[in-house]
Amino acid sequence: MASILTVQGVVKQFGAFRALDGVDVVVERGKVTLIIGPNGSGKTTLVNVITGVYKPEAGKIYYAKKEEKPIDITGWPPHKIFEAGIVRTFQIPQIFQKLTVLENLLAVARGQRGEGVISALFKNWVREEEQLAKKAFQILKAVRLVDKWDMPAYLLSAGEMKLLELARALMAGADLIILDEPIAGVPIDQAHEVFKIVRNINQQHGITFMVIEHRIDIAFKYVDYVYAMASGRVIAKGLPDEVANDPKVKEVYIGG
Ligand SMILES: Nc1ncnc2c1ncn2[C@@H]1O[C@H](COP(=O)(O)OP(=O)(O)OP(=O)(O)O)[C@@H](O)[C@H]1O
Repeated sequence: MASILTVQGVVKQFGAFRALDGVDVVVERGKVTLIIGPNGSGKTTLVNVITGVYKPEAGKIYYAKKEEKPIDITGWPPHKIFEAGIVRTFQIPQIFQKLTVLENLLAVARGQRGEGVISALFKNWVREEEQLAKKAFQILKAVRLVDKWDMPAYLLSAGEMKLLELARALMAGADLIILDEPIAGVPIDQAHEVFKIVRNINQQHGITFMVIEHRIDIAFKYVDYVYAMASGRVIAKGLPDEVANDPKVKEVYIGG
């Protein structure tokens, strides 16, 4: 199986403090890869380095779009990484609260095609708009939000807001979606629902996922591979069962 993302020896410092201290992670195409680790272990910093928010002091990041050869994206600016197909979601959903669910999706698509006053004058604008709406409805079906298409986003539940963020990533044409704590603050039933939807989208649409999550009791049931981090390093990797039983992982989670 080919990798879609390869993080090699990445170091990220904040002053003298090493938040990432030589991190190696491989995300396989078509899989769901989970990154776990206690607070402050460097998970979000890793996402920020991958998505271009921070430049690493050392190491490389390679990304292989679709079936293309891997390219070095180290230090690329965030918009270029987004355009290349790596799209992230946030711990606190970054959605437009006052817009409806559908408008939230259309806003992503419009932003992408660089709409301006001029483009609105073209004849094919209406047709294009219809196609975008069709695509948006298909995505809303996939994330099970289609019944709420005209609801303002602020009325959604915590789990639904996470799903709307996921829908926006799909609307943006993501190839690799990075979910930062997709079930933080989500009640248990909905949390399972979020992961089931992620799994469906992964299997039916071939989207690759890298997921950061603390609630490992739930997340482990739905992922293919796990990396465990502590103090800016990868301390274990493997299948969910292997990582769950790794003594180093037990040590950092429950003190042995
Ligand atoms: N911009 C920054 N400036 C200084 N230190 C930072 C910065 N961002 C993160 N850190 C530090 O780097 C370390 C790793 O933080 P990070 O947010 O990546 O951890 P995390 O594993 O995502 O934690 P959590 O699970 O709580 O989100 C922490 O000690 C944090 O305080």
